[in-house]
Amino acid sequence: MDSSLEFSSSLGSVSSLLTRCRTFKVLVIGDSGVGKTCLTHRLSAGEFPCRAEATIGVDFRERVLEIDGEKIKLQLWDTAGQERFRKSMVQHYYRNVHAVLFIYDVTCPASFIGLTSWIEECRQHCLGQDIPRFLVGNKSDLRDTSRTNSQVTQERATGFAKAHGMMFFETSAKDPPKKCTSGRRGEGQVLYQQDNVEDIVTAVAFSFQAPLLWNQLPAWIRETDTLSVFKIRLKTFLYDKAHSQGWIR
Ligand SMILES: Nc1nc2c(ncn2[C@@H]2O[C@H](COP(=O)(O)OP(=O)(O)OP(=O)(O)O)[C@@H](O)[C@H]2O)c(=O)[nH]1
Repeated sequence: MDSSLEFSSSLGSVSSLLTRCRTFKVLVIGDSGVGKTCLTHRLSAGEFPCRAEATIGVDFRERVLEIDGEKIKLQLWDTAGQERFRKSMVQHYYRNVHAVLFIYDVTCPASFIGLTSWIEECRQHCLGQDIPRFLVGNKSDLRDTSRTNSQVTQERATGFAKAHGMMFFETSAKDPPKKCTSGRRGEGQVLYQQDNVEDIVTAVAFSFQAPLLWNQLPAWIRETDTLSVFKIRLKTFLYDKAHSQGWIR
């Protein structure tokens, strides 16, 4: 009797371990109209909404995914970009945040310049580089390679991301992503990478797998431009570390 009780209670703890789901708050900020609502729809439901209205205060969307057998829930806080719709909520946005997505519109340089004030707002609420931060250039489906002056180039965004310790993605909440698109500029070819929206989800969830490690990672890993390179470098680093500690031979 006792042993069966013991057995069932240990089964219970095993099943609770199996169903354990950690929740992480992901703050999504950026100027009004850059596509935060559409992007969070794509990140959570996988679909681009047919209508998007200005967010008032905040909207919540969730995405549950499984990484290495563990369930992780991303709670996406789609915040209002317009000052008049944010005022009363700002304090709530910044409480217990696990990661921040800074969004700008690649066709709107003003929204890129505006990032500085979003970073400053984070700083004022004590959110620094110790929290995983991601820079996302949205609306890449509208990128016109013949009009680079009126758009935010990937080189510029990459430099900004590196300077602020962020991982950088360029994507489109609207179009099925194309991995690599080319356009002509003068004689040469300009290549730019368009990330998959799913890459962003994976990177955010991945950063929670080793929350302490994120800050301890050397710059050559954290400041990698693309997710695939980031993953390869991270694995190499972890393998070397485990090897040097004698955990693996
Ligand atoms: N072409 C294109 N349009 C987009 C994309 N993402 C959003 N939009 C459009 O941009 C407009 C603004 O999108 P929202 O998602 O409401 O922008 P927001 O940042 O949430 O705006 P606020 O709620 O005011 O802060 C809408 O008309 C969307 O349809 C995209 O990737 N490509």
